[in-house]
Amino acid sequence: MKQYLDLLEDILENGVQKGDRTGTGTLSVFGRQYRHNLADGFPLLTTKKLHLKSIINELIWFLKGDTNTAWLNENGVSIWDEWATETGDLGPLYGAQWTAWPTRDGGSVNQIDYVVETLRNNPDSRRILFHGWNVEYLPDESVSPQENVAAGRMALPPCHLLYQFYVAGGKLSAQLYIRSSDTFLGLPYNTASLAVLTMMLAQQCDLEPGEIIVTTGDSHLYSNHMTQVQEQLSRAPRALPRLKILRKPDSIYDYRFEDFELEGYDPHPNISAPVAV
Ligand SMILES: Nc1nc(=O)c2c([nH]1)NC[C@@H]1CN(c3ccc(C(=O)N[C@@H](CCC(=O)O)C(=O)O)cc3)CN21
Ligand SMILES: O=c1ccn([C@H]2C[C@H](O)[C@@H](COP(=O)(O)O)O2)c(=O)[nH]1
Repeated sequence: MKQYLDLLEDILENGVQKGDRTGTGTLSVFGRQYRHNLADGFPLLTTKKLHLKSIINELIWFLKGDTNTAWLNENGVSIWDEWATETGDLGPLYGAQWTAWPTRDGGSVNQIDYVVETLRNNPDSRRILFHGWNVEYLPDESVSPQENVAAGRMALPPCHLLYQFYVAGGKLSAQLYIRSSDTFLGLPYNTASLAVLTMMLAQQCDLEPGEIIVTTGDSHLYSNHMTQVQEQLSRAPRALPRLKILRKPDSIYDYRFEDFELEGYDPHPNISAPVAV
């Protein structure tokens, strides 16, 4: 993932100091993009160890339409705990909008079903996308995530918000727009998650995985991640691992963490960093 290391360098070199909602302070650039061909391996960083279980289980949780941390916690994932209420609720974020976008008549639209059906029946369509930015449910920035949830709003507005798919020559490619990207902690997760989702959709729709393209808006490094970034840049990248899917589940909603096997992952050790809340 040289592209990722190049982005870290780019932010260090060209970033401007910006304040932010969390009060931490960032170095930030606007509008960046990198791409990765999935035939070249699974895009999991090798310059620090990543917890693939958190990444895959978070994706499965989104696809379940679940917005409570209980299932994540039962499955060893704690990355959403800081934003949840005492009962684990996060409000109608990602999973809710992906699978049950509310409609005027009190019903809902499953955007993931639409993507799967369109990939199968009309792969040339230029409308194969889903997104999470449902303005009616965005949080009020002047109150806490927990107060927003109590008011029926999302704890946090979506960061990875627009997923578009493209089929050519039997290959499925995907582009993700991330409006705000915590480049040290969040982006490695978002990149690997996009790759897993693309592989799952390709399998369900009898396509081969193609390229993933990640486009970031406010691309920032938090001021308390700088020594970690330097440590990461001092490390030599290693060969990318391969991710295998061991069976073909009945639908996009039936994947389990045990269905995936990561081969040849030999990363440098994890680098811990505080998450800005
Ligand atoms: N500031 C911030 N950055 C994010 O990336 C982020 C948010 N907030 N809020 C919502 C979600 C939660 N996400 C997170 C939260 C924590 C880690 C994190 O601390 N990762 C550690 C390992 C932690 C673990 O596996 O339990 C890492 O080293 O990658 C990653 C993504 C992504 N999102
Ligand atoms: O999937 C995710 C979720 C969140 N982030 C980061 C991006 C920002 O650092 C914060 C969100 O704060 P805002 O003030 O709402 O932009 O979380 C991410 O990188 N990836």
